[in-house]
Amino acid sequence: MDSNEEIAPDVRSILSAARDRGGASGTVDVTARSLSAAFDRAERDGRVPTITEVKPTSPTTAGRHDGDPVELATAMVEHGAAALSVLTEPEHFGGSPETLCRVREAVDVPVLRKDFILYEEQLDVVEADLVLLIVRFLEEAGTDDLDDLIDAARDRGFQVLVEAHSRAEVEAAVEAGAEFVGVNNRDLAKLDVDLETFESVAPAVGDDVTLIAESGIETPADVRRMRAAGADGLLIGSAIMDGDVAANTQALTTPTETHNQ
Ligand SMILES: O=C(O)c1ccccc1NCC(=O)[C@H](O)[C@H](O)COP(=O)(O)O
Repeated sequence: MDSNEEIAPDVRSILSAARDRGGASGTVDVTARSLSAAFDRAERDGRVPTITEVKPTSPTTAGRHDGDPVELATAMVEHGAAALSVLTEPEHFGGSPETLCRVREAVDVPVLRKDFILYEEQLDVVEADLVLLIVRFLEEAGTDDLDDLIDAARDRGFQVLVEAHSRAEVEAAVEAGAEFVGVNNRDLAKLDVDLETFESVAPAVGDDVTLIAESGIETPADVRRMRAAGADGLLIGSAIMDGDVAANTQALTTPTETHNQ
């Protein structure tokens, strides 16, 4: 996203809530489960390395999924998820740190804390195996710097997934030392989703970075498309949460040629 571009009102509201949310007073010390090892295990088993997201709702979701997050997460892992993403943002995504804790206790795969972290003390709200840092949001005035937050997260034992939406943002992520870079197909200025985003950005990324395609992946054909464009892994929320979570996870993590959609 062009940093001068207007951000969608929903996203402004997400940012404003993130600025108001406090942190924690202590400092967490995490023993993280390795995302690289989880992706390797999935590849060896013939599954597409996929982070599936426990996403109760969002600004672009109609209604709310009321299933028990632990049951949903367990079904995802049993049916092929290499790792999980759990929303902890309460106001716009219906998440909570407590939900993440319960899910992480119930599974043995890495769990990403999906939130909009702007300040170091917000890292200490809950333990997770990875935290998400969004380049665009950390370019906003008054937030902590991406580089400093990466260091602070790693000092606490977290792995870090840095999210970008454009070549310039990917370059910023790589320059800051990101090992895991997520390219979000969702444009936070308009909230449109376009899988071409990943296709246009991926060729600029070196092999030393684990590249994850995020958002808008709905069908086995989309999975194959993102993999063909160079995705080492995928992050999928809505298409897993809508309907039968177990069947959706199975279909999207093992997309055989017979899945022609
Ligand atoms: O999902 C939204 O509506 C949304 C709106 C505003 C900012 C961020 C948003 N989503 C964050 C995400 O990164 C997605 O939850 C994640 O990539 C999964 O996307 P999807 O598979 O399309 O549900």
